[in-house]
Amino acid sequence: MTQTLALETAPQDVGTPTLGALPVRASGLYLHFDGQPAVLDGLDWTLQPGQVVGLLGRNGAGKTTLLETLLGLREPQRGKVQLFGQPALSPDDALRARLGYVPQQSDLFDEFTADQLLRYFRSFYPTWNESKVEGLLSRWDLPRHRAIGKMSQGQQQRLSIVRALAHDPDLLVLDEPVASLDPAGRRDFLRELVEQVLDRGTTVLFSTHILSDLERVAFNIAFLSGGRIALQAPQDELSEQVRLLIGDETALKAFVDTHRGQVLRRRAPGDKTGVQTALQSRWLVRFAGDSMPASDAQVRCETLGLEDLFVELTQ
Ligand SMILES: Nc1ncnc2c1ncn2[C@@H]1O[C@H](COP(=O)(O)OP(=O)(O)OP(=O)(O)O)[C@@H](O)[C@H]1O
Repeated sequence: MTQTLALETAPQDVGTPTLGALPVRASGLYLHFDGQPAVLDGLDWTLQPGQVVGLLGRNGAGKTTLLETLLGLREPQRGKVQLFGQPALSPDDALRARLGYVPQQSDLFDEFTADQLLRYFRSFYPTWNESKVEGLLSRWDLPRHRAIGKMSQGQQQRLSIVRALAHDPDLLVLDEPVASLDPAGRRDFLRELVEQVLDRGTTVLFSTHILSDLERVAFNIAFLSGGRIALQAPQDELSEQVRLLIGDETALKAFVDTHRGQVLRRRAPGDKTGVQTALQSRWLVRFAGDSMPASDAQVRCETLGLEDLFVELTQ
């Protein structure tokens, strides 16, 4: 059996939810591990009800640390998190009942079968949705009577998702939920997420490295870089509004001032971008106006796909 997380201490009594409060409100989060630089460095973030947010960041950027901190499973050195208006670090039973979590490392009991595991959790949650569980188990073709420790990684990951969805949570947090899933499994998972949001208005936050999955659905995308959320926007807005400007520093400054852009990231000549070294300054800029600026004699203005945007923003 692997680690047992706080969310497994399941609720006995579900009270009235805090109406109108934001699902997640984090302010001033600062966290470092012993002797290491900060992983979260003054991070502020809110999630609106019904938002589906894909969290992107490089390996080691702090996605897992952030998700655990948001859920109250890890205490930051500074700052605080509120979930539905309550402190994440001291959730009551009613709040726990509103949260669903799929951790990166499987936290299922290896010696249980799927049926035994789900029966165990069902006894804790008054909002357990048996017909949803039945539907998912059969659609996702999960073996009910095999010990979890003998299931494949992908089957365990699917079961972990079923468990997190089973009590119809209002906030669903998933840490790389599709890492072990095959393409069909990833498509099933995305469909399930969309249905969950359409049916119930669930707020969903999940980290992933698979950009093509995000590109298929018009999710909000958030980039974690330098210990903060460097940028968050719906995907179509990102491609409409964000441009890479290349030129010399003075020309870039004049261009940004004229078109009233917001500089997201500046790179000087000589900085590495991916495998290349920038010869001129490269600025990543967001323009909010109706008409997007175009290249001129001094400044090259490029649109970016999600992958290029990821590299420019997070490297
Ligand atoms: N328990 C710990 N003790 C010490 N350092 C840690 C611990 N957990 C994480 N770290 C460090 O904190 C940083 C952020 O790790 P984290 O797992 O949050 O990143 P991540 O963005 O989820 O990475 P990945 O995409 O590789 O899963 C890394 O440098 C990692 O080595």
